[in-house]
Amino acid sequence: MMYEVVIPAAGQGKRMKAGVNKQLIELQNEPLIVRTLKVFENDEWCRGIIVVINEAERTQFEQLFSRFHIKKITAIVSGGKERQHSVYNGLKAVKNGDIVLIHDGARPFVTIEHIHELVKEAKEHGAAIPAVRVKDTIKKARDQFVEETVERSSLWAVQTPQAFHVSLVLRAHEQAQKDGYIGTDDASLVERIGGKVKIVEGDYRNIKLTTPDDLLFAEAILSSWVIS
Ligand SMILES: Nc1ccn([C@@H]2O[C@H](COP(=O)(O)OP(=O)(O)OP(=O)(O)O)[C@@H](O)[C@H]2O)c(=O)n1
Ligand SMILES: C[C@](O)(CO)[C@H](O)COP(=O)(O)O
Repeated sequence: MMYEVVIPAAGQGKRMKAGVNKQLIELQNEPLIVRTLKVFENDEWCRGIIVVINEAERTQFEQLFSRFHIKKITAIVSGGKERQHSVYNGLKAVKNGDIVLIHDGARPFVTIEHIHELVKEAKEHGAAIPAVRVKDTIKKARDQFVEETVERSSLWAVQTPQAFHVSLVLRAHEQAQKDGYIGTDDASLVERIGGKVKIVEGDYRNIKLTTPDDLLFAEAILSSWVIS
């Protein structure tokens, strides 16, 4: 079951406060983006990788891809203002009209096992996303005073890769673009055009490196992988 993957890596990484694109930060001597790309490079189901970058960083990224022998890249396209715009630019470069995955450049710990489960579910249902059950008690608040404690049993924290039939996710992005709607993930765009989205139970270690604390978690995950 083959698929293509779009990897948005054109963000500013403001919350990471690293002074450089967070995807260039090294984790045990390997840049974050390289770790993410290698998962797909090593997956035999992946027929092509489309990377979305900031134009100003093109040379830097191209050098990394060649230094770390990433061979499955079929296109390197320019990002947009929001993640959603970057993903849309990437989707327009998809060549094969079956299944596409969309995966954050800043999530290096996804496993091939999870990817395959998502591809199978997307093939059957049109859209599939990985998510983990929310463990904390969630409160809705205004001006830092609690309004409501939200029922937790139906809450999931959503990750990537998100897997879709190409035509469905393209239609969802086109409609969002037309309506001026911005969502925080791609599945939400499919939901708003009436598409069904299947949840696949994910892994708490599939973190997105967002703030400096996440670098500590990333080092811990990497160390535990070496030991186990
Ligand atoms: N205009 C954008 C914004 C984000 N991304 C990418 O989307 C992924 C998830 O975004 P996030 O972690 O929120 O990254 P940033 O937007 O870079 O972070 P911040 O909001 O802290 O600036 C990242 O791999 C990021 O590079 C992108 O390609 N284009
Ligand atoms: C799709 C996503 O990974 C959902 O968790 C997304 O990248 C989230 O980005 P955010 O800017 O941290 O909401």
